[in-house]
Amino acid sequence: MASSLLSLTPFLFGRKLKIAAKVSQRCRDTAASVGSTKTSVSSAERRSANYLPCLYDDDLQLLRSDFKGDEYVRQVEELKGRVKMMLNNMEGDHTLDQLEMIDNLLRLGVAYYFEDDIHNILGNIYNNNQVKNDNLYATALEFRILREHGYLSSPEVFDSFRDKTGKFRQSLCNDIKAMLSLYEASYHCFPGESIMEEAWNFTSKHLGNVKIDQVDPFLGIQVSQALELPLHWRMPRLEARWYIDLYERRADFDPIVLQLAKLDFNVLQGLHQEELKDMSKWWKNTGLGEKLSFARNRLVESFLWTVGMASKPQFGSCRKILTKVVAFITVIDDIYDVYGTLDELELFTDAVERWDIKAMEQLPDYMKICFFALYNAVNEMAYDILKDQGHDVVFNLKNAWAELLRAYLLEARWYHSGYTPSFDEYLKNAWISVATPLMAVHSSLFVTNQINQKELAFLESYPEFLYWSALIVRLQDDLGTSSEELKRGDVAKSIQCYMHENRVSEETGRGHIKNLVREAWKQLNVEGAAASPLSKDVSGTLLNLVRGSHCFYQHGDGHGSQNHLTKQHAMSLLFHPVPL
Ligand SMILES: CC(C)=CCC/C(C)=C/COP(=O)(O)OP(=O)(O)O
Ligand SMILES: [Mg+2]
Repeated sequence: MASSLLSLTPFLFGRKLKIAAKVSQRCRDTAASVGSTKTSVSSAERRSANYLPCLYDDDLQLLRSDFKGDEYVRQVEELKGRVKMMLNNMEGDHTLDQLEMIDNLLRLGVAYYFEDDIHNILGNIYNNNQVKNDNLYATALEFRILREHGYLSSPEVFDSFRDKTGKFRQSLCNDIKAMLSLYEASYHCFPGESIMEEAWNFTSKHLGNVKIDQVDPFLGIQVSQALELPLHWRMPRLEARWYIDLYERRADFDPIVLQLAKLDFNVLQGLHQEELKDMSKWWKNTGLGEKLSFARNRLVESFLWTVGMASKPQFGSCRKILTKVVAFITVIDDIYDVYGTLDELELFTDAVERWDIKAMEQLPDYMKICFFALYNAVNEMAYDILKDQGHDVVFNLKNAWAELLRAYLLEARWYHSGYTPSFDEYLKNAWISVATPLMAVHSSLFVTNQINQKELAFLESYPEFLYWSALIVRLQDDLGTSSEELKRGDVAKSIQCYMHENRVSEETGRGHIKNLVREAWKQLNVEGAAASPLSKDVSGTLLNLVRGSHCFYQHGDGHGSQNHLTKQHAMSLLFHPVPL
């Protein structure tokens, strides 16, 4: 594993090309042709993915949150004050109580109000090493929360729970609460930490055998959820909505904390709804949904990604910018993957590289409208930064788009020549074609209203943190979407490239990709803990994008196909308030 992982680093690619013998069977379909094209391709020659239309169009402008106005802001402020007092004034030997409270605040989505208090408390715990080391549950909870906040707690804290051979003691298996705590902690592993790897093997095996209906329901639900997706990989906003319901069912829930979590969720949802309505108007005005009817029309899903990435109130303009970016990515990806001819794709890539409105003349009509919309949107973003901050970022934005389109174009060339790349060759391109670097540049520019030139230059140098984030998004996307893509004859993705190169079954291929995701997370954990020019806001946004990819692609293509799970998530995060 170590050597195959090493070969995945961005700097060590470059295996020789292998040309696949056969052009794969392509599904050709009659798609509605959009306007005339200079290359006069008949509609019968174009492909279609037969995407379903948008699910939400009619409802959006009707959204009205009941949780608006000063009265709710006042109530949230009052509750915040009371929770802050509780957090800071715990009596007696209170380390575990404080850790549990911090855990609850994090999971309920309201920890952002108490960041300074939490850091003070954790700093104190880290320096004084206060948890008693005969309690595995508490030790693992402390380890996890410290690592989540950048404190380098050592796996040696688990030594006293292991026998002479280094194995975790079998007697621990009966303590499900402790096992769950250790399991969640094990996802904060750095590469080479064999104790944490052992912890993961030990707890996943034993938690997998737990008869969920025979344990305390509060614990049983958490075990099932954790085995499906560990806490560290879950999208925080989704976790907050889920945990509010669960927390309320606890015998010892705190009514003030619960009230704050519910009210804050609903107030923030009201804000998100206004942004969504604005974005929906913007999208309708571009006309792209209608004009490019072959492409995915996924404005709500695009917005949902951004709520997953940055849900806090102060990130509203960043959410709007990123929504535009994801909506464009979705349409342009379909032009490259499905609808466009290779000649047209070369022209579109060239037009974006030149960033010249004259370059539009060479494009077929359906591309003209897309290019013009992109050109205007990107220039408007750059204009706002020039106006407000005096920095010219047109080149940075255009360059990030051109990089993405060059990666799309290479995939299209492979597709049109029937070429299956080697696994490494595929990944070398695919971590860029999954658009995470593009999203990262936009996050850096728009997460605050003050450009951080050092951070931007760092991201543009494609650091490891960005690479590992993008790699996971790519692998999750492939795990979720490639079955559908394969059916319609799209270009080979990571699973197929691996199967092709190693002559293995799809099951083995998928298993390999899932292992890589775990290994890449270890790298991401260590990169996240290292000193870096990335601000916490930007690295947090990127980590949440990775978490979003787990959520969107866990059970198939949650972005493209009208997956009922994504609809459920959209309903619970964007449309339905939490009952008070
Ligand atoms: C980075 C973010 C937020 C991406 C949003 C999701 C998206 C537009 C994926 C591209 O679709 P795809 O599954 O068809 O991608 P590809 O064709 O590259 O596999
Ligand atoms: Mg695609």
